[in-house]
Amino acid sequence: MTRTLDDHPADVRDAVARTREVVARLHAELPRWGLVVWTAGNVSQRVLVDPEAGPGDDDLLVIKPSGVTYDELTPEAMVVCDLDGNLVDGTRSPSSDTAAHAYVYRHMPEVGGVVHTHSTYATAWAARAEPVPCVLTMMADEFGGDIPIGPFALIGDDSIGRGIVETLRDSRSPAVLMRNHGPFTIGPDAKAAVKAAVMVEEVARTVHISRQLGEPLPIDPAHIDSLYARYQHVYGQNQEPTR
Ligand SMILES: O=C(CO)[C@@H](O)[C@@H](O)COP(=O)(O)O
Repeated sequence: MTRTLDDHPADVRDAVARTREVVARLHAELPRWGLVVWTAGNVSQRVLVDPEAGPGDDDLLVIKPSGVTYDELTPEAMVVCDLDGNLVDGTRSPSSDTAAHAYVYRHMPEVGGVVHTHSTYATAWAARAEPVPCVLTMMADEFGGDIPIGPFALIGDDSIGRGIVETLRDSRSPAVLMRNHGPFTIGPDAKAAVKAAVMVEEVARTVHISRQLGEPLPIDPAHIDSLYARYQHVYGQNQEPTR
């Protein structure tokens, strides 16, 4: 029996309201960074129903309604689903990729945000099913290596989600290029997944351009490890400012 939002306690309802604000605001980042045309992209975030227990199969997700243009995506327009993809709250049908997002949340508890786009350069690499080689320090920073290719999968059931999980479960990359389809990205929250979507498009474009000039040079795997460790743990505000 699918529960409605009213069946959840006030703290969960409050968390859903906050997540609706976050996910609505992050959808605006997709056209802002040139990652989508029309409605061809979506963002979701997990809502913990028992924060003390941590992520679980009873969690919820907030995602956009299917086929609605980004200028109409207000917090109230966001749709709430359980991790089986059942509608919990909302007036419109959830994104057509909801099953994929939900599968990732069920099988990767560390994931709090999922993004899907058809951004041009990343999708061009997906069409050729070639991993983007780690030839930029920016790739080592964000992806920890090559950006992997996931299997061809039709939309509408768990196939895409299964392909994402099988590809990313043992990878440092927060992005997978699903063959003939396009990028899916993950993160501890939706903002991190949106960042990965921005970065995967940027490096896919740069490596493509480099390839037009010649063969890009590889980076020593030990250097990739060192760059990844620094960026993930020191970069930005993770360090004491020197005085
Ligand atoms: O690729 C597809 C459809 O084939 C979807 O990812 C894309 O159109 C976005 O769909 P939604 O508007 O989120 O249902």
